Amino acid sequence: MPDTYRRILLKLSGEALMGPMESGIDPATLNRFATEISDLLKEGVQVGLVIGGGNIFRGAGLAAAGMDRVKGDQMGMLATVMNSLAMQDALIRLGSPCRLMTAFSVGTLSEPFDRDRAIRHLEQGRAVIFAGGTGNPYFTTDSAASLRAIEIQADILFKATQVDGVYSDDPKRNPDAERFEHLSYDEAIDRRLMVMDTTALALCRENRLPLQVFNIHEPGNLRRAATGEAIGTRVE
Ligand SMILES: Nc1ncnc2c1ncn2[C@@H]1O[C@H](COP(=O)(O)OP(=O)(O)OP(=O)(O)O)[C@@H](O)[C@H]1O
Ligand SMILES: O=c1ccn([C@@H]2O[C@H](COP(=O)(O)O)[C@@H](O)[C@H]2O)c(=O)[nH]1
Repeated sequence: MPDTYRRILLKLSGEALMGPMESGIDPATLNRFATEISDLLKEGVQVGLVIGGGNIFRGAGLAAAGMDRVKGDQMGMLATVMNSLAMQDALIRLGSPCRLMTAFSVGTLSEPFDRDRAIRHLEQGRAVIFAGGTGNPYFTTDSAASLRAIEIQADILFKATQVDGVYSDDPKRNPDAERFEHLSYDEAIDRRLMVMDTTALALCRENRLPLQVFNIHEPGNLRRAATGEAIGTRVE
């Protein structure tokens, strides 16, 4: 493996875990993603992970259906813990040590988030999954991913998503949308491209954290990105 990135933060879409299903976690899809992550770890790349919760609950969706927004967001944050437990299990079964750290206490299920301990785990070759988002409502796991990436001094934030990168419009709704190969943070924010929320992008911009957005459903893409291939869209 070329010595491109020493430490990465991978934000994995919760929805991507559904695979062909309507919701929840597809075991084959989970296992494929875990295998790609495990292969990177075995090659010496330090991997921090944040997993979304959109395959289970999103606070905004629950609020639209009449629920209190804060309670809905709390359910969303718990959904990220469930996805993270599934990924931790899949990684451990593949022989890759993995620690789960949460932004709030879930008793004996995880370690409380501690930046210094997280870095120590990464240096020992363990994957670290940062679950529970930021621990606060009205945020998303994109913001949590930017925040944790900055805290652990990751070289880059990878947003592994459902589409090939950042487009001029939502490619799932607009077939004429065009993909950008390169964008500045300002362009991504000003054009409201919706691939990451503004808070997350602003954090990346203020801390000069490069971001690469690519399709996780394409096998091998994680390794390609980790070896510096220009796949998807780079925002910096
Ligand atoms: N300009 C755009 N460029 C690319 N994708 C866009 C754009 N606008 C909207 N999208 C949509 O953003 C979605 C991002 O998906 P993803 O599942 O990664 O979202 P998420 O909210 O970060 O994760 P989760 O599924 O965990 O909630 C894509 O499915 C895509 O259809
Ligand atoms: O810091 C955070 C992170 C997440 N949430 C809630 O969880 C869901 C799932 O996260 P996604 O990023 O949408 O996958 C999110 O919709 C929020 O409801 C949160 O409140 N705070």
